[in-house]
Amino acid sequence: MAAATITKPHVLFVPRSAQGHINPALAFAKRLASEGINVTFIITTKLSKSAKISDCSSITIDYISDGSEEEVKEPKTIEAYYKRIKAVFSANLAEFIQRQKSTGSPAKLVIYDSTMPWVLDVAQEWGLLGAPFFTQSGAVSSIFYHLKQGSLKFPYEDSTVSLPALPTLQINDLPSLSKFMDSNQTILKLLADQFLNLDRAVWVFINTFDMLEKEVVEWMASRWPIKTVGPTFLLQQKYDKFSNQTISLFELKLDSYKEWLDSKEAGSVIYVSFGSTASLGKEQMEELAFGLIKSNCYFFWVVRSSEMDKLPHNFNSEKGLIVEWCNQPEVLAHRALACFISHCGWNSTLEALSYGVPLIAMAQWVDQNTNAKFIQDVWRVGVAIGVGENGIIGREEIAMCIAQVVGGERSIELKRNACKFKKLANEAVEYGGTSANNIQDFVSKLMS
Ligand SMILES: O=c1ccn([C@@H]2O[C@H](COP(=O)(O)OP(=O)(O)O[C@H]3O[C@H](CO)[C@@H](O)[C@H](O)[C@H]3O)[C@@H](O)[C@H]2O)c(=O)[nH]1
Repeated sequence: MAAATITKPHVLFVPRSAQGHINPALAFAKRLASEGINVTFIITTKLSKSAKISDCSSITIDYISDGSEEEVKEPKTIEAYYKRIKAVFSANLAEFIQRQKSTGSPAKLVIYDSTMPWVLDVAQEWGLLGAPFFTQSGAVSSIFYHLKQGSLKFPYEDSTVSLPALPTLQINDLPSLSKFMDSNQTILKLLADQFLNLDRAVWVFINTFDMLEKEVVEWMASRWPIKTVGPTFLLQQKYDKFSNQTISLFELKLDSYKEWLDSKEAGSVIYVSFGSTASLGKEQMEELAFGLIKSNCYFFWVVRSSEMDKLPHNFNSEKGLIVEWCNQPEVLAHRALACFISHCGWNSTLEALSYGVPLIAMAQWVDQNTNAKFIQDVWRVGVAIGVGENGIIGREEIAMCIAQVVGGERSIELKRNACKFKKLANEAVEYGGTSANNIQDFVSKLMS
């Protein structure tokens, strides 16, 4: 008797075109591929022209246009811009799905970035299942739900806010949105609409782990088919050490930074990075530069090429190393690290926690304020030095915070807590851990 052919299920991944969204989605996609799932990872045609793609052999990368690569006149408003992207991408995705149906391996499920809920409509229209992937924390996700429901209003009205399964939050702890607000509140709608059609999603994936956000995850799980799968970058590392930047919008110049780090004593270097999009003002960059010098510590600072001209004129410090981009997980894992001055993007936050590195939070916008609140007051793994949208944080304050976190009175407690979360994050993705189990459960349902 001929052996039955087992058809591998096929999953399409549709991430948002930004480094902070691609990284966790790609790690998740590669993890599914390692379970025998056929994965196609879709990026936009525009992104495919600038991104450096490497080490993605376990999955298929494909391209769909969202119209942004064409030299057409840019839409006048931010609302018109998003509308155009949605219309062009939806039409092209529908075509892509149709084309795929005629192949021997049509997709069964689309996993899409939660900020693109219209992908679920396209998927369902063509008979596919859909599941959003949230790349922000559970706490932040739930805040956007309350904004969607109207149980929390923007502009925020009260000085403190009490929401289910969250600590009491001050206005400054809530996602900061005013910087982006147009008269139609486009960005607010985009973020709140993550909950637009969630009742039709077959699974809801979040890049977090249960022990980090237990209460809010339970609260969400009582409403939606939540599956925590994070930290996804750790999932990937179990298979693929430090190769998580395989679709990179930035050039990784290895320079001699590894050698530089290797030459430093354990726990002696401050790592500074503001992720892939945040941009400090010139004055703030200068204060940070002189704050670092004042701290008298070694520092390793990622300044993207677009930000370089904001450094003080002829800035040079024998204790500092400035690079344009690095392999951040690899740097955070280095024994030389003492702490991380971060904008608190969710990936950076998870990466720091997963390596037990205490944080100095300099949140810039949207979800970062809420992440900073949790870093300082809930997980107690760092100190927050500002959420201000306009205020400048001075060099004295920066140096003072560094002194507190590196060797100061609180440093032992912060390091102890950070190490606790390192253990919990790793346990979550190990065999039998909550994120690992959620993935196994999902994979076996998908295979059945
Ligand atoms: O030199 C560097 C600097 C950063 N990274 C990586 O780039 C990613 C940055 O992500 P994140 O820390 O989340 O920051 P953003 O790029 O700012 O991410 C956007 O997306 C996140 C997820 O939704 C949000 O939490 C942020 O607020 C939003 O700005 C991380 O994986 C880092 O490891 C590098 O590999 N090398």
